[in-house]
Amino acid sequence: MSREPIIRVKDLHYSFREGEGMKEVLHGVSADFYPGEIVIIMGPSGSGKTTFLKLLGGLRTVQKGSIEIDGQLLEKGRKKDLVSVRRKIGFIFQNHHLIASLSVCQNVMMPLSFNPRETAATARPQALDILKQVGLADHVNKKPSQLSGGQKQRVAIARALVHNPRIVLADEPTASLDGKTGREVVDHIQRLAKQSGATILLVTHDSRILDVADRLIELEDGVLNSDPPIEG
Ligand SMILES: Nc1ncnc2c1ncn2[C@@H]1O[C@H](COP(=O)(O)OP(=O)(O)OP(=O)(O)O)[C@@H](O)[C@H]1O
Repeated sequence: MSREPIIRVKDLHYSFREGEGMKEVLHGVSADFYPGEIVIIMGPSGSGKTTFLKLLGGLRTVQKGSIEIDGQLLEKGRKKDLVSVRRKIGFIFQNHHLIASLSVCQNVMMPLSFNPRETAATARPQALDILKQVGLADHVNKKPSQLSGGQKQRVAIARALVHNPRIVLADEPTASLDGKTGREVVDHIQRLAKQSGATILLVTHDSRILDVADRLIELEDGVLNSDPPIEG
């Protein structure tokens, strides 16, 4: 594993407006994440895990401290940089955000459509290939509403990984799934990410999937505690 971090976070603070004032939820988080590693971020509800992932993905603006992704600083007001950083990232969220009016295959083609070098003719075979890898070859023309929860989550994984992102940010990807389906979903994320060498940051409360992690970190009250021991 390369020792040059792909994500560097330094003294990151973040506050939400609350009534007349501000409530700080991240109190100076610093961490480095390396190419190819799977890191699980745990922590009590409300400790700031989702806020942290959204900041890393450029979905919230850095207020204080810094985030550097692949050598590029995420800064306020630099929209062009944000767009290029987001292209390096795949997002997997708990409620998958699939587009209901599009087919499974069209949903997975979406991230490729932002690349001017891709056309429908080049994107479709890539989408079909990754859908096959997550076991959905027979469902490519269906609408998301025709799929089970686990199948929808596998579509979300395929969509997050189809453009070979350097980084995958996954927020509770197994939360709405039963134990067996959750396990399968995580195994897919792990296998596809290891094939491509992507860095995975995965927020979860699900203790059954901790073994996929190369490293566990804990956010507690907006502060990061690194590397608690893996139990069991
Ligand atoms: N849009 C918002 N406006 C105001 N406060 C918010 C907003 N989003 C989150 N918060 C607050 O920030 C804190 C951190 O929230 P966050 O969702 O990051 O926590 P979390 O660790 O992901 O929680 P959970 O495990 O329950 O998903 C919480 O106190 C939450 O109420």
